[in-house]
Amino acid sequence: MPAVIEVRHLHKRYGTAVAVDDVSFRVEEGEIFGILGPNGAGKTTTVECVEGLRTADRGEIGVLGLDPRRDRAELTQRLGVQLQEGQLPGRLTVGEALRLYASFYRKPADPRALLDVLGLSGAHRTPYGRLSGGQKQRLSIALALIGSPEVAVLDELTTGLDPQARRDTWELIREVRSRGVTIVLVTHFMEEAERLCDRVAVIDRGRVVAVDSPTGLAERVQGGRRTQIRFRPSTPFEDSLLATLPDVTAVTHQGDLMVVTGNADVLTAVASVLARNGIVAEHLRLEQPSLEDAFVALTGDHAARPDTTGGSAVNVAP
Ligand SMILES: Nc1ncnc2c1ncn2[C@@H]1O[C@H](COP(=O)(O)OP(=O)(O)OP(=O)(O)O)[C@@H](O)[C@H]1O
Repeated sequence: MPAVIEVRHLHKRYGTAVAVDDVSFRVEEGEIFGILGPNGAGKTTTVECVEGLRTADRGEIGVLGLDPRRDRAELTQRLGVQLQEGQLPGRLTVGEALRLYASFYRKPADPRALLDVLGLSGAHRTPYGRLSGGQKQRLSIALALIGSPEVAVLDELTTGLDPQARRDTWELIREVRSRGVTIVLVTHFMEEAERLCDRVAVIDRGRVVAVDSPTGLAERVQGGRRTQIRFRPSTPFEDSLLATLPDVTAVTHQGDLMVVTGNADVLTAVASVLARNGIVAEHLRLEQPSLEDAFVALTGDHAARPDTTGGSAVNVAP
């Protein structure tokens, strides 16, 4: 099946500054595809070329089988793009904005239904200039979806939103995807990429350094060996009981804590041995490689790290 978006060897410079050096990726139908990278990595330039807003210096781009520059009129009907803040007049109301945008499309969605889904019904008559940050963000998503697009490109989807509004927006995007829309998400937020995206392209200094699922990226970077369990055994036992398990690569001690390192299945293996020997793992904590670890390994120290929220440790038992 042809990809919904195919980008091959994209190159774009502004004057002498290279913004996009060599970017290639494919986005498959129905996926949420993330583009993650530090400031200035070339993410926005890349998606603007995909949207047909900029002309690449070199490379090929196909979106739904169309050429974004040559077939721009047709593509506009089928690709939804999120507006950046400040692109609407302050006095235009939410309802007016949606009706105006609906008039641009052959098969617009029902504005009222869309407002309902986005929790904006109450703000129908509110002028854009008086909306809260979260409401503006939701309106920009509504405008990206009003043309019933097959693909939506969302750039900085949740920037400026509080944690609850961010979570609500993620839920909304999952819902949009479940209706068959393919989504490209440009993001700074590691957690957003980790929770929402099926696959992520990590872009650094104008190049794609990796494309994989968030878990795949984390495991690839860590060689799949860095899952760690820490616990205090209810009774002492020989390290060899666990060290000989095929899923375990190391057993060490930190004070009265036992630290067992292994592959992704290490927890199951260790838990069953402990259970068979009547040992209880107290204060059990599981740490798995995260997308943040992968990001740091892939981009090195030069990159300003995208924002992270919280660590990767998961408490699995009291
Ligand atoms: N219109 C422009 N003229 C000149 N240089 C530009 C222009 N737009 C972007 N750049 C430069 O190109 C590089 C890539 O920018 P781009 O906005 O694509 O990166 P980004 O990954 O989206 O960054 P951010 O996350 O900060 O938005 C940066 O160095 C930026 O300063």
